[in-house]
Amino acid sequence: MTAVKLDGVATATAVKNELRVRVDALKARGITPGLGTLLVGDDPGSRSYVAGKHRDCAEIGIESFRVDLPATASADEVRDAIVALNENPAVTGYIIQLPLPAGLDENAMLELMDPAKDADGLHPTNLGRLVLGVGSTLDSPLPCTPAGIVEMLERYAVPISGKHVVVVGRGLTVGRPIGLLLTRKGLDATVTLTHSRTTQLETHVRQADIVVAAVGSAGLIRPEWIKPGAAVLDVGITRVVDPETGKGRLVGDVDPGVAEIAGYLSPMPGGVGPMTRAMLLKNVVDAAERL
Ligand SMILES: Nc1nc2c(c(=O)[nH]1)N[C@@H](CN(C=O)c1ccc(C(=O)N[C@@H](CCC(=O)O)C(=O)O)cc1)CN2
Repeated sequence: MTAVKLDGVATATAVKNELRVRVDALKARGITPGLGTLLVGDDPGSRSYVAGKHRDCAEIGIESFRVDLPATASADEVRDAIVALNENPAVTGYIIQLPLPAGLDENAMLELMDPAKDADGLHPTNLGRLVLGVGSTLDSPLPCTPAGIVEMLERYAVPISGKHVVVVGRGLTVGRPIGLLLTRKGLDATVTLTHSRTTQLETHVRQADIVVAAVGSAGLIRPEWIKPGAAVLDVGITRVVDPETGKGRLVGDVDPGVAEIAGYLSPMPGGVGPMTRAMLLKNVVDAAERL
């Protein structure tokens, strides 16, 4: 691999070490940050991400509270769980693990959250602040994956200002918010947002100084599409089953050959995923510091 590896595990560890100090200072003031998670259904990926979030909290001294509902939960039952999290004083911030099972309206559920307790930055008020450019990690939370991407690029001193970022994927947690973040004053990137109906995707990606691939289409981003020296961040996750062994494994959106062309590569696994988890902890600590 010629590209410099953007190591999400090591960077997340550094972030967590810094947060542990802030958690201790909060506790000395009598404030214990507490993260709540609401998981509906039994999607194995979501279960594993939620379990990881509780492990991360324990690692740095944040309390955590788990609410699990069956996939058959009605909209009223989910609504009641959200109201209870809003009202629980020990829960200083919480998340609704996405996606919700089909039939539940994600946007309606996100809107029921107390925006001051939204640890994911996905409540319409907090997304609105991101649009207005007034939201920051100090006054309102940022969505965790975009924040993690920026944090990692900055810590590796990858230039962002004036650079052309091509985002592939328009989902709520990554593709839509990341352009708003990267085009802010101070970061000053130029962002092209592409998606599954974009024609000539390759032509866009070829122009990118930074590529953020967040589609969930295994190996979509080909080595020959990459401008030599570009930074490539693989956010997509697809589970594939090896036909010979029958074993499942996770693959990203970026073909492994990209490592020979790119200047920087954030791999999947081990790149943006661990940073997403670290930024959730940061949002929880930021919110507790605002209490
Ligand atoms: N409410 C939210 N829901 C979802 C979010 C989110 O930010 N908020 N993002 C994703 C899932 N997610 C966190 O919730 C998440 C995904 C992947 C990883 C991760 O560490 N991935 C590993 C690889 C996967 C594995 O080993 O199992 C990696 O990249 O190294 C963390 C968090 C959608 N839902």
